[in-house]
Amino acid sequence: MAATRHKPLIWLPACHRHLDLNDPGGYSVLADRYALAVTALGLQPVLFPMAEVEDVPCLLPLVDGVLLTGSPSNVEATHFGATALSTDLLDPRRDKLTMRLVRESLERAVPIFGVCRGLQEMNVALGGSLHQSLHDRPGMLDHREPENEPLEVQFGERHEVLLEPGSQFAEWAGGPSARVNSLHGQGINRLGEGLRAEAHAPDGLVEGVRVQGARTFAYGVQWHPEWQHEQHPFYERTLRAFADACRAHMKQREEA
Ligand SMILES: N[C@@H](CCC(=O)NCCCC(=O)O)C(=O)O
Repeated sequence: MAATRHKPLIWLPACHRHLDLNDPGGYSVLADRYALAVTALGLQPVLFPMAEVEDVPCLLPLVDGVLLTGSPSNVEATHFGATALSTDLLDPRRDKLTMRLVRESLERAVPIFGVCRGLQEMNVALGGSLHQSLHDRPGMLDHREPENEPLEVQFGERHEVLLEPGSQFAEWAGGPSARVNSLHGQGINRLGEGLRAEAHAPDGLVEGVRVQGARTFAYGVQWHPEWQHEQHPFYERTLRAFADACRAHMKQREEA
């Protein structure tokens, strides 16, 4: 008898980190915050540790959605034709994997949602570029979290985003603007091909994008909707829309 799957599987690419533990080789990590949000939506998070670019065509057909999480590491500037800063914490394995994963998810109409670094990866994978240090740019807000404060403060609402009228973002927010958290130093400079900017910070930074012409859910946000999403209707509605698209994808696969 064939086994029945009850939950859509969501691929969350791991981050490679050198943790303060005894193995100098490092660790593949996923913050529980993302895995818990995915689970609360009735989806099953899956990790493919050490997955390489070449594995994407085999692994992607096994899942119903891709969630590109945030990470303290920066997208390496060489991916958008610039030089990495000497202060950059990097994750070349994840960069390499997600560049392909973004393009292939869109080609295969697998729902994709980019959060923070994930939004930046979507932008770079589609040929866009990033500002490397927003806080050093005149006229820009400091979008970084207050590092030495408790997590509640770091993830607290920090600024408004202005939402394009008629966009899904405006619908999820129930109005033309919303307040969001902010924990990043990089940010979108040149917009990637096919991306439409639908949410902006007060300093003009692109904070929410939709992939135009995508055949499924394909959005990225610079803020963190996974943080206490149950208490934040805008975050919750955004995540639920992603989950609905993943469920629709699973249904299609089962019927195929
Ligand atoms: N390093 C990049 C991306 C920032 C980012 O994703 N922050 C999230 C940190 C918390 C987490 O791990 O989820 C930048 O600074 O722009």
